[in-house]
Amino acid sequence: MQTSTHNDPKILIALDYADQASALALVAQLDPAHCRLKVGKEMFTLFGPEFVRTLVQSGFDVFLDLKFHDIPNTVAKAVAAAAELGVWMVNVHASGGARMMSAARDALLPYGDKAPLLIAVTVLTSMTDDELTQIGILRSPAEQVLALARLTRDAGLDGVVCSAQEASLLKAELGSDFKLITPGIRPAGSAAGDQRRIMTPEQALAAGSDYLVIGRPITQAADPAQALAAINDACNRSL
Ligand SMILES: O=C(O)c1cc(=O)[nH]c(=O)n1[C@@H]1O[C@H](COP(=O)(O)O)[C@@H](O)[C@H]1O
Repeated sequence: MQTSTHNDPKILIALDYADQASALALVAQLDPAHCRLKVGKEMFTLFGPEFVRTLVQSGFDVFLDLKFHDIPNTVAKAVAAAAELGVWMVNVHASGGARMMSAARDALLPYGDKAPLLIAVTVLTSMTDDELTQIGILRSPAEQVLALARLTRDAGLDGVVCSAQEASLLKAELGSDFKLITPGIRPAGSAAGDQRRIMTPEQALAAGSDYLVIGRPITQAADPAQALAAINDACNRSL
């Protein structure tokens, strides 16, 4: 039974496919009551806004994951364009700074309660301590995530993308209303791939994640619908 996730599905499936037919074949097996869909840079670059509209018209909440990072004016316009598509969530990079994030937030004001949730990426879940050092960030990943999450909250955004490993710290520091979206989720026994700071779905929810971004453990499974159902069941048991 997938009961407690019906009204607010926790799983955001990352549709990272190189062809539309494969993505739509997966979507045809899914129910908007049990999951939401994430469209990222690969599919948006290949298939554009029309693909996003198709998913929205099929009744799915869509997280448009384009991680905007540019000058404030450009990001504000991009975020407004995402709102026009009717997406449920859109994101920017927190490292674009407070002024960029405030401009994005202000661009959504005309959409009122139809505005997508506006989220900022903190430190990518694929990054290690050494990689942060290489780009001049001498703080630990957790310290950097917390600093960027504070900046995001102060700019009036709805939440952040972070690793579930940082979720309990952020909930304690920033409060329960500030949403945590956590990729890098791996059910026990599934391959980490390029992800580094990972957790299981149950651990992530227990740590305070509001939504779990899951790609390959579902999309590459022999039976993706069954893989989703198993993850939702495990999540429901842990809620
Ligand atoms: O913003 C994201 O969604 C994101 C942020 C991050 O820090 N790490 C991360 O993996 N993602 C996305 O989450 C998805 C994870 O997919 P899998 O690793 O296949 O589960 C990919 O689409 C990534 O682009």
